[in-house]
Amino acid sequence: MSFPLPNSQHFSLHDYIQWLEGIIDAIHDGILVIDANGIVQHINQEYTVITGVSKQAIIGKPLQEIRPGAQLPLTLTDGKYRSGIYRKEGKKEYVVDMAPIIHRDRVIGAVSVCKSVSEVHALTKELSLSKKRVAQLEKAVGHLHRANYTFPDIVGAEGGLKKVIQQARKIATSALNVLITGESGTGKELFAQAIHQSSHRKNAPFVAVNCAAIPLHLLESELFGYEEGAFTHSKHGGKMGLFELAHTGTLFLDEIGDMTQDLQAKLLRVLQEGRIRRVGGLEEREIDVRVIAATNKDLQAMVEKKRFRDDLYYRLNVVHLSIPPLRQRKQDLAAIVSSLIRQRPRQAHFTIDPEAMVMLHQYDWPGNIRELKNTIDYALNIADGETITSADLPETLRRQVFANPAPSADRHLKTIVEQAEYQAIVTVLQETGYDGKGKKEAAKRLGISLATLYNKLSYYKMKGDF
Ligand SMILES: Nc1ncnc2c1ncn2[C@@H]1O[C@H](COP(=O)(O)OP(=O)(O)OP(=O)(O)O)[C@@H](O)[C@H]1O
Repeated sequence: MSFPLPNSQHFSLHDYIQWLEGIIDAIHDGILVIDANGIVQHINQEYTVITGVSKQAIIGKPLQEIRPGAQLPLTLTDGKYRSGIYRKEGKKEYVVDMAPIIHRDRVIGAVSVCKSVSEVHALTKELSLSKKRVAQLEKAVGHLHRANYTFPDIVGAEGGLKKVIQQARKIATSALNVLITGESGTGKELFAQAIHQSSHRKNAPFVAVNCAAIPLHLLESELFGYEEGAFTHSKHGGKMGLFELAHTGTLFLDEIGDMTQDLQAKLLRVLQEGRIRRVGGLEEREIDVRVIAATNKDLQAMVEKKRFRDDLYYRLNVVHLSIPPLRQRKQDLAAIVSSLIRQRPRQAHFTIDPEAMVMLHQYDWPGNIRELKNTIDYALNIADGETITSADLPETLRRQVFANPAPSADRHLKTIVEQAEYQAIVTVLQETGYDGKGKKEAAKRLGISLATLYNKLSYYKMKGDF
């Protein structure tokens, strides 16, 4: 064996021994060496720390004399390795490994390597505390990053969402990336959660990030994490990014159209290579994440205008789910409204009257289901009784319904006449009120009997598709 000796020409045997002693002293375990006669030749500083025996007390003396019961001399006779031998001297407890020193097939000494048990105990305790803490944090993170919705929670499976739900169910179990497009509030995140919950990743995190809500200069470090010192005010120890957090699960990138070109390039690299590098770091980490992206922008048009990378677009757009706006699937309105009412524990038994329902049909719903949800919440809160009436609907909605009845693609004369009639009835009712007295007055003004008015209202309630 050869050692790298500094300036070996001027290196005496004494220097050489000191060099080796320096190495042995640097070891964090206690080391004791005896010669073939059982005389202690060397101990390192850690040996003194662990056993409490000083160099002066032991060097040059027979080990057996100073440490009665020591097993190291046995190693001299049988040449065997021993490990994990427990020793206790006073209050000091330690575990020892022993090995013979063999030269030309002869045992010329033995070495014992010891570790303090109290240190092992302390480390074990620390490790088990850390493990508990990690488990607690994992649970907390799991709760934060969990998908709550499944396909049965999506209302419209038998109506306007039939096709898109079927398509989503089909690809849920695959590993394919998905692009979900649709206006704001149409349920893009709901679909993403349902896909995650139907996949084999359902017990892993579902991490949602709104790319438009995070300042552009922070988005990269949020997604990929950063190393300590990556920039001023970076956290001690660095920070894990959302990709790492979503490892083995799903990352939902909402408003992907708002990502800068620079970040688009980095995202593409991650999707291609399945590895991320934290900002300011060198190490690459493997990640297994399914990406579901969503946007309410026309991403294809952005690609054509070179505002969105085409290669990234094709990577994300492996499966494309297009969620129609609520105004194009008003047949789902009644079911969504009743589902929204049922979700309110204290008001789950409330109903909605026909006029109010007709008015919901008339409205255009630019904010889609989110707006409908807010509308129903509002109405439930201000309703006097247990029935939502049109008077409980937000003023802005009512005003818009009267000002711009929703355009209809249906140009049949019967439909146009019915729409006009319906508009006339609702307009008068707005002025007279929807209670019994108001309806009586409305019938009078419209020149019809009260019974005809009631008949027409129940007809339009049943029809409910203007
Ligand atoms: N078909 C549906 N059935 C039941 N609830 C729905 C449906 N679609 C949407 N919702 C509810 O409407 C709200 C808005 O949905 P979501 O956040 O998924 O929309 P989004 O398209 O992701 O919106 P944005 O683009 O603004 O992020 C949520 O509370 C969601 O649960």
